[in-house]
Amino acid sequence: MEEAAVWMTGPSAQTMTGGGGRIDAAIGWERLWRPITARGCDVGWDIRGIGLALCERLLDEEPGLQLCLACRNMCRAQEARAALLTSHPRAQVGLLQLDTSSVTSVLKAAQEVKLRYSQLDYLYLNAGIMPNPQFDVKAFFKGVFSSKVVNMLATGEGILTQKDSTTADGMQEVFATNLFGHFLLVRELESLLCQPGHTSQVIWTSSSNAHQSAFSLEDIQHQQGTHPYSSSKYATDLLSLALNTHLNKQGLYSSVICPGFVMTKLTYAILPAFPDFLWTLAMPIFWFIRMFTNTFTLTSYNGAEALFWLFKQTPESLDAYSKYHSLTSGRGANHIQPRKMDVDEDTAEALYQKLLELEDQVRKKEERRDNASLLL
Ligand SMILES: NC(=O)C1=CN([C@@H]2O[C@H](COP(=O)(O)OP(=O)(O)OC[C@H]3O[C@@H](n4cnc5c(N)ncnc54)[C@H](OP(=O)(O)O)[C@@H]3O)[C@@H](O)[C@H]2O)C=CC1
Ligand SMILES: CC(C)CCC[C@@H](C)[C@H]1CC[C@H]2C3=C(CC[C@]12C)[C@@]1(C)CCC(=O)[C@@H](C)[C@@H]1CC3
Repeated sequence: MEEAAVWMTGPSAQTMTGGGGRIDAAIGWERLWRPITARGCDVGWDIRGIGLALCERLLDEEPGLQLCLACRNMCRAQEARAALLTSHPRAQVGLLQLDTSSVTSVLKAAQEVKLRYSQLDYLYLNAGIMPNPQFDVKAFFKGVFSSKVVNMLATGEGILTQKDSTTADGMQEVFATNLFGHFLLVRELESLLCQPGHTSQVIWTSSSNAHQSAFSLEDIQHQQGTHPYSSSKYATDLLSLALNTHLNKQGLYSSVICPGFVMTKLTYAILPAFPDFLWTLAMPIFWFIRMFTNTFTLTSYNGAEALFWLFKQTPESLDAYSKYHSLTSGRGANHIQPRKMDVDEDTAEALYQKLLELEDQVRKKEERRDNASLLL
C-alpha cells in the first residue's frame, strides 16, 4: 500500500456545454476563450474550479506530491489529471469516482481508498453545489444603494435563493452533496486519518454565505426553506467544530475556509442568461468593488489562497472557531484572514448527533439493499 498525501473531492476540470465561452479563471485577469475539442467528453469551454486551482498550487509547492482526485465525472477528472501532469510531470495523481450525493458511491469510494492507501495527510472537502439559483435583481439594486452593500456583496445575503431536489437516497440534494456525503466519507476514512503519532487535516470549502438564520436543528436538511446552500454551509461550520471536539485527541484537525466570490461554474449559473460580453464588461466593475471589499477574489487561483495556506500550517496551531478567508486586495495581492464563526459547541454537538443517527439509518438501508441483491 502507498501513503497518500492529499485527497480531494470536486476538483475536476470544468467543461461547459452551450452558453458560449467562459473565463479560464486561473489565468490572471484576462479572459481566455479556449474551446475544448471532442475527446469523448463534453464539448464546451474550459473553466477551472477552485479545487483544480488548488491542485496546481499544491504541485507548484511540492512537485512530487501524491494527489488523489475524487470526482463524480471521470471524463472531467481525466482532463484535470492530464492538465496537472502537463504542468507537473513528476506528480502522482490518482483518480477515484465519487458522487458525494450518493451513499452507495461514498461507501464504495471509501473502500477503494482504504485499499489503495494506508494513511491520509490532507482531506480537502471541496465538492459543492448551488442548484437552480434565483437571483433577486430588485433586492440586489436596493442593497447596492443601502448601508448593507458591502455585506451583501461579500456574503450574497438577501439576494439569492435556490430550489432544491431529492436524491435517490431520499435526502435533500444540497445537504447530501455539500455536507452529508462528506461527513460519511470522514467517518469511513477515520482509520486512515487518525493514525497513532500522526496528525491529519480535514479542510472544508465553506462560504461567507453560511448564515445561522438559514439553519435549523429541527430541519438539518433544509426541507422547508429556500436557502439550502446557506444552510449546508452553516452546517459545515458546525460540523467542523464538532469534528475537532471529537477527534483532535486522535490527531484529526478540521478547518473551514471561504474562497470569497470566485467566477466559476457555480457562480456563472446564478445569471445563466447573462451574455459573456457582459461578464467581460463587468470585470472592471468587480475590480473596482474589490477596492471596498477584498472578498472579490474572482479567480480560482486567488480563491484557493486559504486552502493553500492551510496546507502549510501545523494543524495544532489552527483555531477551531475561525473560518479562514481568502482575500484579494484592490492591487491584486492575496492574503488570508481568520474570522470568528457564529457557532457554538452545543449546537455543533447536537448536529453531530443528528448526523450520526442519519448515518445509522442509511447504513441499515444499504445493508438491506445489499442483502436483497444477494438473494436475487
Ligand atoms: N465560486 C464561489 O464564489 C464560491 C464557491 N464556494 C465553494 O467552493 C467549492 C468549489 O466550488 P467552485 O469551484 O466555485 O464551483 P465548481 O462548480 O467549479 O466546482 C464544484 C465541484 O464540485 C463537484 N461536485 C458537485 N457535486 C458533486 C457531487 N455530487 N459529487 C462529487 N463532486 C461534486 C463538481 O463536479 P463536476 O465537475 O462533476 O460538476 C465540481 O468539480 C464549493 O463547495 C462551493 O460551494 C464557496 C464560496 C464561494
Ligand atoms: C453585473 C451584475 C449585476 C452583478 C451581479 C453580481 C452578483 C451575481 C454577485 C455579487 C456578489 C456575489 C456573491 C456570490 C454569488 C454572485 C454574487 C451574488 C456568492 C453568493 C456565491 C457563493 C458563495 O458561497 C458566496 C460567498 C458568494 C458571495 C458573493
